[in-house]
Amino acid sequence: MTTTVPKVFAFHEFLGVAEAVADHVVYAQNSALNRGLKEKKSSSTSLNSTSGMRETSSGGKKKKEARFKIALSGGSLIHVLREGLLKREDVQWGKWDIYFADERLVPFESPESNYGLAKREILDRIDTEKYGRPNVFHIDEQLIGDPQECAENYEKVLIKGFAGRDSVKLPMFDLFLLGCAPDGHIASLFPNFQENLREKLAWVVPVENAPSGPANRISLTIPVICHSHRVTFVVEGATKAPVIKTIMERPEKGLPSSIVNEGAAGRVSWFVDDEALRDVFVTKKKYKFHVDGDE
Ligand SMILES: O=C(O)[C@H](O)[C@@H](O)[C@H](O)[C@H](O)COP(=O)(O)O
Repeated sequence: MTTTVPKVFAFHEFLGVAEAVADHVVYAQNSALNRGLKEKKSSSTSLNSTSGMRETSSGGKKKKEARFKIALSGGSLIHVLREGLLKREDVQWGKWDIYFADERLVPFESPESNYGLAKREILDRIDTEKYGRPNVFHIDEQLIGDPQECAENYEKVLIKGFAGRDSVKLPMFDLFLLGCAPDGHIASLFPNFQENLREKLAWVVPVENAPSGPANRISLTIPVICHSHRVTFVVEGATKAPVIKTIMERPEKGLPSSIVNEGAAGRVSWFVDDEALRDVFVTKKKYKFHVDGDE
């Protein structure tokens, strides 16, 4: 039996999953902003297109500003983030560029919309006077009737945000947050949707006939996810125990979550509660702020 144990299983004697995830996110935010500052010092002329830098102008001079680029999935993750992040004082919301790992092609006001959920649960509740307002990059709601066009359009949004595709093979998110469904799908990349799972060139793919939830979706692709500085899974509850066992013990089954767990090895963290880990034998480590070997 092969066992793939990721770098970190996050546990803490005192912190709940929401608090531990929030610590991790803030750690990722701070490292990204520090990295951005260092890059700013070392390169005053050329824009490093994969980094979290944005150009702003003041008094005719262009200034580069460090940004934290994060991708959010939908589902329970959003509630975990709401619980963990909104009460913190050290989230620099005004420096965040928020993208979506995937989107269900429904109106934003639908309870099924990932952006809609994030907006209602988190974005509308940020004290923007105090913390600033994040940049939020969602799909074009006008295009929900056409998955292909919607995917192409969202790819253009990413290209713009990551400073052009010519110079950048892949965007590099500072943090890519994923949930994992009982069937092993992540973002909107489903098991057996081989074409999407094998996609090498596109950053965003259309998804039609999804086996659960809204049928039409778009999703960022495996190469984009795996290129991120950090990839973090948040998985809770007994319904996830079988899939966690499969991911950890049967990577050869090739679930989308396993592909990412392997593909981003060394940069992957898992925040999993006891119920979801019920069937897996792991040496539980106490919660750490960052993956081993990280800065
Ligand atoms: O739009 C989606 O379907 C989500 O992005 C999806 O990938 C989600 O993360 C998982 O289905 C887990 O969802 P739960 O955490 O709610 O089980």
